Amino acid sequence: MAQFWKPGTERPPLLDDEDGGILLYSASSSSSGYGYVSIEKQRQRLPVFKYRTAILYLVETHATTIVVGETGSGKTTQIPQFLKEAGWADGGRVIACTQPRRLAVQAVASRVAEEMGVKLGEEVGYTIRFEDLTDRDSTRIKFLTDGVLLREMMEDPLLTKYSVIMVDEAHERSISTDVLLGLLKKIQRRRPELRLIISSATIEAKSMAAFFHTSKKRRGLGGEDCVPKTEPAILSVEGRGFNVQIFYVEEPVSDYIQAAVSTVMSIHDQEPMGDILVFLTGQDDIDAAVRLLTEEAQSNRKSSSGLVVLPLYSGLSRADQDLVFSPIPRGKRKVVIATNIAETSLTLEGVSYVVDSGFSKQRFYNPISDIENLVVAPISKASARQRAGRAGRVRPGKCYRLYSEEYFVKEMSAEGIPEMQRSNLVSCVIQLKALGIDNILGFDWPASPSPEAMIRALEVLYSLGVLDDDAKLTSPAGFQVAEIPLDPMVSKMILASNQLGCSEEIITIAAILSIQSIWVSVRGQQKDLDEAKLRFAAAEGDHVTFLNVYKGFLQSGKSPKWCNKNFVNYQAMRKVLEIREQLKRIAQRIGIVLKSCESDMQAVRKAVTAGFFANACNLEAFSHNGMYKTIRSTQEVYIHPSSVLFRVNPKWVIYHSLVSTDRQYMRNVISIDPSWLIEAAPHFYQHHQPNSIPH
Ligand SMILES: Nc1ncnc2c1ncn2[C@@H]1O[C@H](COP(=O)(O)OP(=O)(O)OP(=O)(O)O)[C@@H](O)[C@H]1O
Repeated sequence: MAQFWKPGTERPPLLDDEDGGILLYSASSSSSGYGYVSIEKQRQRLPVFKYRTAILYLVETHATTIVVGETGSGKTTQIPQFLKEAGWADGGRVIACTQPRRLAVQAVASRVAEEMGVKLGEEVGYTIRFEDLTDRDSTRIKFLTDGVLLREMMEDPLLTKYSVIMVDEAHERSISTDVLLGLLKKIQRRRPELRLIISSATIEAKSMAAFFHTSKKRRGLGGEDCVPKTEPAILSVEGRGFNVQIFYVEEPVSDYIQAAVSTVMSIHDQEPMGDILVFLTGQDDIDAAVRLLTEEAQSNRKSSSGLVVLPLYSGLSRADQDLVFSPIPRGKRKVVIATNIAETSLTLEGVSYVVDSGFSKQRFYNPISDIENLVVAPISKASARQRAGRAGRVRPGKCYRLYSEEYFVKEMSAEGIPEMQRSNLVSCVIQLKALGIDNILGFDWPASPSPEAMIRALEVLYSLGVLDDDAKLTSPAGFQVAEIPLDPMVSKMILASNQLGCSEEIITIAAILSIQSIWVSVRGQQKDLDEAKLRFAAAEGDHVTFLNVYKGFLQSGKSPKWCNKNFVNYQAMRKVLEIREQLKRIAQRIGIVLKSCESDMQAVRKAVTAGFFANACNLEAFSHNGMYKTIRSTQEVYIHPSSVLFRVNPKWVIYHSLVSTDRQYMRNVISIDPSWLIEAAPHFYQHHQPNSIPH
């Protein structure tokens, strides 16, 4: 490893770790052999502790406080507790702290409950999509995703029960965070007593302060005495957790999965005990790395026998995700291979080493072609620092970056592009509409989306029958679609299944489509996987194939063995069952009758068309290489080799999503009859290509 790695000079240690890791930790019980002396002592040594009085003073006197601090300085876990201790949750009020990711919400809430010595779900609780662990009467500190807080606004537009709302990890600039910030700014004008804290490791504090600085007169609900200063305060928390030593590769690596696996093996061979967290991009990469490490373990028993390798991505069931927090046998080393869901706010106690591939999967949307791609793209410096920050949280750590220092310094961008500016805005627009924001184009955003993207979103929602001619939500369809916390195209498909009598099947399809893949991805075993897929393949396409897999899984008694034999990802299927149950409950709540169409797959295909007509494509006449053109923008697209329709090339298809590599590939494809398009969306198709679809 010594020749391969070059120590980096990104930053000197800020906080001395002379007593950390040695005095505080004794070799006793926890997952990696460290046990803590006292939680209270740990709290007091966090950098943010010294700023307690300053934070409380600023929150008292300013409507908005922006807290900037290094990762691990204690912002997320401590500030809500300071506020509670200072009385901000008295009189039945609640302190909210939002996170962009579900996993972080759960993890941070459990930690804070533990620190306060209370049962999770009582004084400290959390809410994420489909799961509410709070108590209406007793919860005083509530962690939730920013998306859930937006949904709460539908019932209580001024969020009256909250005294302070802390928007954490604002630097991530997820769409929901940006929408939330815009709406909170509006709410502040009506509720001067509401306090906001915007917290982040790397946020551009000044531009955020400028966004919240408003000279407009507030129309308060409370008395004049509670009017705080409108100019936001900025507080910089100096200091961070333990030192993290950074290493870079000397030469760029050509295969980051292989490089990550070799780095893990080298750490395991040469470094003292401590768990390893590896950042890759998605389920495929992660499954491949898990498999490679398992193979290594088999071929080289001595060096890798002490490894416990665990994947971590959003498509895993809750129980499988929880494994990364569970203790492992003494003397073993945990290796967690994760997407960027582990990038912020998460403390995996035993982790001392981070391996950063330098990539993540990101959405990119082109409003001109109206095409959104999920692509593997380089991360920003802000993300790289967050990743490194996952080591050094409870003891000093090391971070191995699979890119050169020169690349980090000279080429890596400082911050990522806000998701708002690189995404399809359909979900965001419907949410604003549901909140009664009529003038979407004039909405005050922290980072403005392109007007083209907005107009495209309005157009799609109009064609889905969700908005009327005045761009207001239609009744009941628009309100029902807004009620389902999924992409409006999926929600529309579910609504249509009610009339078509196939809601059971469509809910299964929606659950499967909401995870990345139900197949096990295997390097070098592609042929076996293809053969396994053929056992379930349906001539209609991937959606119907999914139904066959789901049926087989149920008939096997949900057997892991059956999954293994058929190259089906058992963990993914467990997640499908979980999501399916949740979707069933929501569907019933909005009046959908659960009904199976048995073998009538035409009903299923029509329901898919009702939601996804905008993704229809036509095979080019005389095309020898399977080239399709999208109807709405005549883009060249091809069926992805993973689809059961690859090389079958039906004349008309609808895809679920596009991936971009050397070409634009359609993933999850179903064949349709073009006349259904006109039935499903007459306005849309008349507008787009009046002559290309046979009537
Ligand atoms: N589950 C946990 N187990 C052990 N220690 C924890 C746990 N959660 C937090 N901590 C300790 O509290 C510290 C501060 O965590 P916190 O999440 O509040 O930091 P932060 O400033 O919000 O950083 P980030 O933005 O990186 O999450 C961690 O570095 C760690 O020392």
